[in-house]
Amino acid sequence: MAEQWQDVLDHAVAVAQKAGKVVREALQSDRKVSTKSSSIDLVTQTDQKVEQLIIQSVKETFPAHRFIGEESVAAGEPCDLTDEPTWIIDPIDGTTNFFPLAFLLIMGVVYSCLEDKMFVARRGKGAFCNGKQLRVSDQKDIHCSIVATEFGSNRDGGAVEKIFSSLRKVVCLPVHGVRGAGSAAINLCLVASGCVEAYYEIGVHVWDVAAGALMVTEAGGVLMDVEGGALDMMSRRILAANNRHIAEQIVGQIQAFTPQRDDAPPQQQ
Ligand SMILES: O=P(O)(O)O[C@H]1[C@H](O)[C@@H](O)[C@H](O)[C@@H](O)[C@@H]1O
Ligand SMILES: [Mg+2]
Ligand SMILES: [Mg+2]
Repeated sequence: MAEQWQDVLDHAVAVAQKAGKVVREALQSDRKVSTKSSSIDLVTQTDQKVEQLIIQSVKETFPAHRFIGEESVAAGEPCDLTDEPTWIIDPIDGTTNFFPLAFLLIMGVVYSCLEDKMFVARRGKGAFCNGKQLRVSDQKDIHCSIVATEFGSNRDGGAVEKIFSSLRKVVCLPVHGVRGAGSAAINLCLVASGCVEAYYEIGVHVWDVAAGALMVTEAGGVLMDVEGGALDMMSRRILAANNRHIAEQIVGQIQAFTPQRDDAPPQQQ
């Protein structure tokens, strides 16, 4: 008998490849950019087209499955994570070339379509890039560590102050360097691959991080809230690191704030 969920993972990888082709083609033509929550929260027709392509394809094969998709939520669909089999989809994450999918947080797929790198993780079975097993860095010294982060799309003055202040404190620990791939999913894959020791961000959404978070734990890393408690996928805050020691030193530098949760009820007009 085929292993449980293997058909779902195979489908996720196949649809990621199909979507990657659409994204690569669109890079030559699609320049129609619209805004969502703010002037720097952008969406293109390709984001919407790719999300629909994935949802249609999954529905045909697994009609009972549910979805949390970035563009569907932006269009008013609920962001409810229940015990039903649920696909969490970010059709394009970051600079128009990354593509994360998570299924009920037991498997994750991130396809970096320009590099043709397919990252796949399954709970309890490891994380892989193009078939090669991933392992986090074994660095234990924060001063020799590289930390990834992003500014995100929040331009509220108080939040920006805290983001800069946290970054200044992290830089001055000192750490060896700071990076940002422009994609939460890829930053998490960089932690899982051992290319950076840690990644933190406040303001991300569940679809930005669900797939990459599994990549990190399956590669031997840790996840927590930016204030050190347990990670809450809907809280829009994440810290991932190669080990707890590195994570806790970063926690000590972060000035946290609390964005509106992904699962908050819709705001009254
Ligand atoms: O909106 P996309 O490009 O799917 O996701 C990105 C967020 O918008 C941005 O705020 C965040 O910094 C980035 O990490 C994330 O991938
Ligand atoms: Mg995203
Ligand atoms: Mg996106």
